[in-house]
Amino acid sequence: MTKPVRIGTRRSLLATTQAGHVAEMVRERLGREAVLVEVTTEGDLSQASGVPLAGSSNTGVFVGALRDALLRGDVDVAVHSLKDLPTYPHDGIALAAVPLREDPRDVVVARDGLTLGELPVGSRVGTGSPRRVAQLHALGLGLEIDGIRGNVDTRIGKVRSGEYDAVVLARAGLARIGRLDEATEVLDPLQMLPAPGQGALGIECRADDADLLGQLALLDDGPTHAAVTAERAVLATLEGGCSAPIGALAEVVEGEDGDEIWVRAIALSLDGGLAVRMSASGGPTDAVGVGTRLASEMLADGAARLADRLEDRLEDTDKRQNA
Ligand SMILES: NCc1[nH]cc(CCC(=O)O)c1CC(=O)O
Repeated sequence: MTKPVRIGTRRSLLATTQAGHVAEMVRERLGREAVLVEVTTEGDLSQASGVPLAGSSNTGVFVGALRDALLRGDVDVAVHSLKDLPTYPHDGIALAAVPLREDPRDVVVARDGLTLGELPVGSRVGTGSPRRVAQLHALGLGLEIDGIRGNVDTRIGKVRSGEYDAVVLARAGLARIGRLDEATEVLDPLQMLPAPGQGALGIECRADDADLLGQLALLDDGPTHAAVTAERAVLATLEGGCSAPIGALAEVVEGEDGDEIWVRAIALSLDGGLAVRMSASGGPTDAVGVGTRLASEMLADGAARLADRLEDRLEDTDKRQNA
């Protein structure tokens, strides 16, 4: 008998559900037993204490403790929401598989079944994500956007209690915990491009665990892996040249001469007043190249100056207000 695969996960309902899904795939496709091992992360502790966590989606606060457990040998596999994984590689750790992803779009959960467009001017919308804040402002609906903390359940509860008129969440998160019926609108990517990797899982193992690496490859979905690779290449390149909020979405589609990868991306000022939006396509085997070229073009076309230009605008506003 081989030993069960120990799958490391954060403790939240969403995380354990996602890890449970991976355990199921390990049993079915690898024919091996799997057990979940809960690991407390810095991000969870901070969330519980209510201390604000700046830039939590990109700095990997939810990721570190899981990777430490992996490197210590406490677990064999770590399951992450791919959008929470930093773009740079981690020594000794390999991204072994990216399974078929859920619908990557964002959803609105609003009071009284409302859509964003139906919310009255001045409605209070909760989101802590700069990407969502900026794109919500860019819609020009006069919504008041306020930071919000806590897990998916807590956020929905704040709409129920009337503290917020609406919140914006990843559709995938709601779907995974069986709460999709709470969504009152699915946002079109034309209005709200998701975070790079949104809706996908990243399955990591130790880079020197060759047997497991080979087995986990059975859980990989090629088109999803190519799409998130392109999205993360966009993010990695834009991060190098600007600190603006970023959205990106890629898809592998059947073209006339075989598969093609399509990528669209946006970088915007936090106030949503300025945006650089572009798309690119190419071969799915060149996902990194397509994403990198797209982001370089965006930087050359003004994404690199978004932060400066935002400061100029704020200065102009001050002058107007003082006049
Ligand atoms: N930011 C936290 C986070 N990380 C992954 C998900 C949901 C699942 C996913 O996007 O893959 C969420 C919640 C949300 O953004 O609503």
